[in-house]
Amino acid sequence: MTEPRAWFLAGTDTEIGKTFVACALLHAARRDGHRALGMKPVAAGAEWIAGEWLNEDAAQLRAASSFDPGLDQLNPYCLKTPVAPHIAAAEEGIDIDPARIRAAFESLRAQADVVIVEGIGGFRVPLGDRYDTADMARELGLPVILVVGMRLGCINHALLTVEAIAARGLTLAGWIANRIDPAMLRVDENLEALRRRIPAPLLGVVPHVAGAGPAQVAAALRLPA
Ligand SMILES: Nc1ncnc2c1ncn2[C@@H]1O[C@H](COP(=O)(O)OP(=O)(O)OP(=O)(O)O)[C@@H](O)[C@H]1O
Ligand SMILES: C[C@H](N)[C@H](N)CCCCCC(=O)O
Ligand SMILES: [Mg+2]
Repeated sequence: MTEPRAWFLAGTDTEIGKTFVACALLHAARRDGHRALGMKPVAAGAEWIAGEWLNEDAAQLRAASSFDPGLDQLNPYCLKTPVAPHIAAAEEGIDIDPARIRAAFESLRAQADVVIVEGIGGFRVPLGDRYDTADMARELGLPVILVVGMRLGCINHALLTVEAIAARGLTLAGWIANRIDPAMLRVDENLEALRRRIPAPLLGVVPHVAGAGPAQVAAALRLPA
């Protein structure tokens, strides 16, 4: 088995398509013959379904993966309330432990050729008093793929995030433009503005596909070299 490859998927905000794009990347990796697993280390918002607390992102990542590694590894922290995770964790009396996330990630990496780790919200989300999602990417030692939700305002969010990724000493392996807003004006001009300013390859532009799933857009994407 070749050396497993893994990336941390960050986004310019919450609700901009990280899960959608993560699932499309998993389908693309499987298309290319790789055993691919998704991971959602920390999730906020869960429902009690068939005897387990299940977060929607974790469910989608599980469905897009080559096999089910078990939620304890795929989603070590499944917080119940759909709010900022440090608030949800405090309400549940939970301390999010980087070591537990690291152990779960290493277990997944040992079982797959490709692991896509989805953050939560944007790039810089607190997970406790002295630990945030950027720290999590560093602890896992992963290069970052940035998902840019293409809507008015995304240039600022994307360039600030690119700066923050560099400031944390992380490698930006590539970025993906996700057409979250089908009504966005001057999309090509916005893509060109980002392409000129983001020092990493554009790995694909994901169209807005009302009513279709991430598997249908896998062809638009490639994993970083
Ligand atoms: N390219 C697209 N075409 C159509 N629908 C999309 C696309 N990208 C995302 N969506 C939809 O937009 C919504 C938000 O996407 P998604 O859940 O992937 O965002 P997220 O960034 O992972 O959110 P969170 O921060 O809560 O994890 C979902 O309903 C998803 O199916
Ligand atoms: C609740 C939902 N699952 C979101 N992914 C959580 C987003 C947290 C954002 C925190 C913030 O930046 O204000
Ligand atoms: Mg998500």
